[in-house]
Amino acid sequence: MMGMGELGTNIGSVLASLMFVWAIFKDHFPYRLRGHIEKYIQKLFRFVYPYIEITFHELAGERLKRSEAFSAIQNYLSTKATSQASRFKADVMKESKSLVLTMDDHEEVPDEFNGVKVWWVLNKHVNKSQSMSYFPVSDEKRSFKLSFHKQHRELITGPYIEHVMNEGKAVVVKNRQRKLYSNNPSKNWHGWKSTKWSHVFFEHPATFDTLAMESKKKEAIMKDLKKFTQGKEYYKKIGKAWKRGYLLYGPPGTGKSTMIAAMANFLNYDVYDLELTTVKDNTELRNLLIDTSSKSILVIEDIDCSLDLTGQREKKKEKDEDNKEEIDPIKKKEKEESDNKSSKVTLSGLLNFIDGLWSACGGERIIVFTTNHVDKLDPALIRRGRMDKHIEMSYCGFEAFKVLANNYLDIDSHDLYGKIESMLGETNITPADVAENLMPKSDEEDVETCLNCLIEALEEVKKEEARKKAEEEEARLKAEKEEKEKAESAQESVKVDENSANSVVKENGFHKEGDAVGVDT
Ligand SMILES: Nc1ncnc2c1ncn2[C@@H]1O[C@H](COP(=O)(O)OP(=O)(O)OP(=O)(O)O)[C@@H](O)[C@H]1O
Ligand SMILES: [Mg+2]
Repeated sequence: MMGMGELGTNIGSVLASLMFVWAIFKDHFPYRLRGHIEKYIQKLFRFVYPYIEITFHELAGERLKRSEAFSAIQNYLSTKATSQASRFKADVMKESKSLVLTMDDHEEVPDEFNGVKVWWVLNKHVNKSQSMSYFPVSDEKRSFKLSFHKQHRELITGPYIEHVMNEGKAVVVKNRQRKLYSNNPSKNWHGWKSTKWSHVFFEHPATFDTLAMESKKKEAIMKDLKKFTQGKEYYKKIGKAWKRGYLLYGPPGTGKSTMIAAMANFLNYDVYDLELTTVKDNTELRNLLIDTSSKSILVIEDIDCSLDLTGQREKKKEKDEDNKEEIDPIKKKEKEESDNKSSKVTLSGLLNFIDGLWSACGGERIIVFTTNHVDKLDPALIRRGRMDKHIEMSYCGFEAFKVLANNYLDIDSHDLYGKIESMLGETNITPADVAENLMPKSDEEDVETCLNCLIEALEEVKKEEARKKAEEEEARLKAEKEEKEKAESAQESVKVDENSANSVVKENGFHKEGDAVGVDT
């Protein structure tokens, strides 16, 4: 089939000849007639060339910023160009992991939408003249030209362009290098090129496949996340902000941080790691949260250690101490200084932003809180709606062990599995400890050595647990004994008191009797 380029060339050469002839003879025509003739030439042009062309320039706006539409089209066409074009430009993305091919300059790429054919060409225009300008101006001006038959104007300018933009943006999300952001202290927020968040590329290798956890629980979490990402319309329908909160709780080393990395990799989201202790007040917190993008996970680790988040109880205790310190002026000053340095972020501030602010700035955000002590948190903070899903990260069970053994030793089964299973049932060992024992420490260590190493560690943990239990039992018995002794000695003293009281009564009685005797006598 004839390409748009060929067709254009043929029609173009006919029209060019026509224009050439007209340019030679136009001066011989009276001025009034010239206007009429030009109008008819235009009509003829439109008749002979029934195509519409739309140009999308790369640099647009007053400051010549790169146009979003241009980038979206470029990304959209990168998926088409691979199968349609014959000349490409190559670019390496994601640290040499994937090659992205884009169409070369002046290459034509056809596309089809609802059975309608369109053609894209990337044009490049080099500007010869140099100018001095405050804003950097590129000498090279690139633009995409979209051509299609005029009878499809509605379809192409409406749904097709929208489709190109959406697909283009999706390609960006897929190809982008994800980032791990951490908040900067606010004293660095001002000045040239300052940012509230600094980032590094997010390269954590954890995935749900490598996460040691019961498979049922793991699947439920993955389904939950998937449902969330597909829920744009649903959240709109029920009138809720498109966000979801997760609370991960469990002892240290049970994989809370690993789970967050697996979530980010699963969803292809950026991660914002919010260190609350460096946030001075609620205003700063709001500014930080506004500055996050959608398709991201906001992480607040160890929430129980993050200052005043647990609510009013801590404050009350502090106040009692304050009263004592007010008497000592040196202590008072020290306290004021440390108060200024420390964060004044409050529980209510955080909750307000999560509930309100994000509802306003729209979508697709996940917030994950982690804690080692779920019982320390204020129930208001972790109620459903704020922390929608509570996930307990527990000690290593046999199923979790099998995942780790597969990760670290590439095995599915072994003779020692039976023993390990029964030992795991009796002890509390974290996945982090299991992982450390399963990891070969030298080339000489084979599977059996590593499994035996784990068994030894389990025996050690078991002994330690037994020792602790015995200690606790001993302490309990001691406390009981002390309690009993106390009670006995209390009883004893009551008895002594009673006896001495009796003897006083007796003595008094005797005197009375004596008195009586005396009276009698
Ligand atoms: N469930 C798990 N699956 C796979 N690896 C795990 C798991 N739990 C722990 N690990 C391993 O142990 C290391 C420590 O785990 P991680 O940092 O995720 O624990 P954590 O629960 O966040 O601990 P903390 O409460 O101290 O922050 C990880 O680097 C990982 O290699
Ligand atoms: Mg952690």
